[in-house]
Amino acid sequence: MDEAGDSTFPNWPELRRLFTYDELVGKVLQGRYEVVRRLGAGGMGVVFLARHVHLDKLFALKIISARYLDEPEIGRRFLLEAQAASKIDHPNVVGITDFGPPEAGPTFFVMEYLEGEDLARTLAREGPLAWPRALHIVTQIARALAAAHQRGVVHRDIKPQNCLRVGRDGDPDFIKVLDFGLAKILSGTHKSTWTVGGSPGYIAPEIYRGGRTDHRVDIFALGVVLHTLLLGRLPAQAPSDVELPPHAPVLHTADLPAPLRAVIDRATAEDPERRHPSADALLAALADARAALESPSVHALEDMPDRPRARPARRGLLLAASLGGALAVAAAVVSTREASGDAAGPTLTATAADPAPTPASAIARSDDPATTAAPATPLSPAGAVPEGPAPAVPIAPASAVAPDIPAPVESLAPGPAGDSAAPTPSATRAAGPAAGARESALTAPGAKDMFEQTLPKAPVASTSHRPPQPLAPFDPAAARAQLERRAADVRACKADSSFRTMTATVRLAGTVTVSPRGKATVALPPGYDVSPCLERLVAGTRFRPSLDGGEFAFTFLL
Ligand SMILES: Nc1ncnc2c1ncn2[C@@H]1O[C@H](COP(=O)(O)OP(=O)(O)OP(=O)(O)O)[C@@H](O)[C@H]1O
Repeated sequence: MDEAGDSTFPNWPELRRLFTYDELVGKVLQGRYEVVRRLGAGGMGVVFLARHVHLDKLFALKIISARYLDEPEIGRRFLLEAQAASKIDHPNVVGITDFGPPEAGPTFFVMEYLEGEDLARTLAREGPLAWPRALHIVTQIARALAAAHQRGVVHRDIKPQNCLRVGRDGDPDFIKVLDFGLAKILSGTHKSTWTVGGSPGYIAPEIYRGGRTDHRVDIFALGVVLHTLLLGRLPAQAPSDVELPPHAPVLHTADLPAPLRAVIDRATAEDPERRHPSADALLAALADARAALESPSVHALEDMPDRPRARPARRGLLLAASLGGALAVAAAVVSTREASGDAAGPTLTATAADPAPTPASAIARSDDPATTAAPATPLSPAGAVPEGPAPAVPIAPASAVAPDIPAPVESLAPGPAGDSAAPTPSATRAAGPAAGARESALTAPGAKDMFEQTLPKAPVASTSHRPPQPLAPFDPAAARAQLERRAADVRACKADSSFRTMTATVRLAGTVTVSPRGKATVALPPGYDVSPCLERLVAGTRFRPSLDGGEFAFTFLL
């Protein structure tokens, strides 16, 4: 049987009209690949799910885009792509198993079929990832690149869309790098002048300049991917430029721990000579960053040369969420202490923009001072806040503050932290119609001082017997105050989490739901290993029974 005959394949003129190749569904290509359905389309081709009729196994089949049918050179490159990728035998690289030569119809190649979600979709769904997860993912991509570069293959289009998360051996974040669509087999000189392709934001500057390029374009792109995974946006994008999921934290470059910033800054250096020289070197840097972040002596690394200096105030890692339309972001952050060493209380700092300078890099960072109109206005003396761990301020025992008794109605008066700060642009984005619903903040240092001013005065305990009180409606202010009193437990959760190495105050916003019987649960942004501890903390807090139960937004300050 002629595998390319009309019985199994539409004729060429017909194909030219079929830009999308939808007619292929149900057809059998080359006598063995039954096209099941279309999976999607990219710049170079259309991807179909196909069943190998002899093996009864599913594959992904990528057919060159119909717009290139008249361009044999592109077809040749397309095959080159398949051949190059098939040489990379690595668990983190999608396997290429077969291809269809152009003389037998439109060029296509066959890949292992992967069920999963690409990183762009994960980011759109979940928002920025916690650093252990981001490092785990980027490390796998770097391994894939190391294997490819060893075989002279440069990907040239590393971006979240080309990295698929597939579950493997219990790891939901096992990565397969797809689409070596712009890869080119390097010549013996390992230099290329092929300058087409790439995705905006991930393209190394030397590609734009049309100069010679090599494997370091992939190092650059992977540095951008790391930034994107950690902050939810490209380095050149401002927080307000991107639509993050409602619960997503809003972070700035300067919020990243120094070891991570160092990796990103080096990988994305404008001059390829200043980048990590190889994927293996990048892997080593990623391992070092992980070790530094996991080490209790991480703070010693804060003097690394590429750490921003001369910050007007220590910025907290701002993790915020908009939940149920309630105000999600209080733009105040708690500075750790003042230069004088006076650790008496927290300092509020307006955070309209990130004030921290970032080391020279190829990328104009949107939250850098160089590209940001107005620096933050410190409410504390500029430059007065040194870097360093937050001083421990003992929190008074609960009995010394207020017992777990619902507050009087007037305690709904605004609290000090959430209300005194000006919202950031991202806060404005995140704030919903119910923005007036107060988001409360649980401070670490100085929490007692801060909250005692507005905590409801507890009714004086009486030993005399009183008739049972009828159930009152749910009082969110009282419930919030109860959680605010558990600051020490919240800090203990931080100490057990990957946030323990961060000296900045981490704000994690969630929604607490309390049942009429006083049992509570909390919904937190996904992906943070501190969440189970906070969930236990909330579940273990006894709230006063009420008529109806209710919910309130709550920000844990870690
Ligand atoms: N091996 C595969 N298994 C399952 N789905 C795949 C596979 N390869 C590609 N896909 C899916 O097919 C769609 C098109 O992929 P393709 O790589 O052609 O496009 P792209 O990466 O979005 O764009 P471009 O090629 O322009 O970078 C995507 O949704 C992708 O996830």
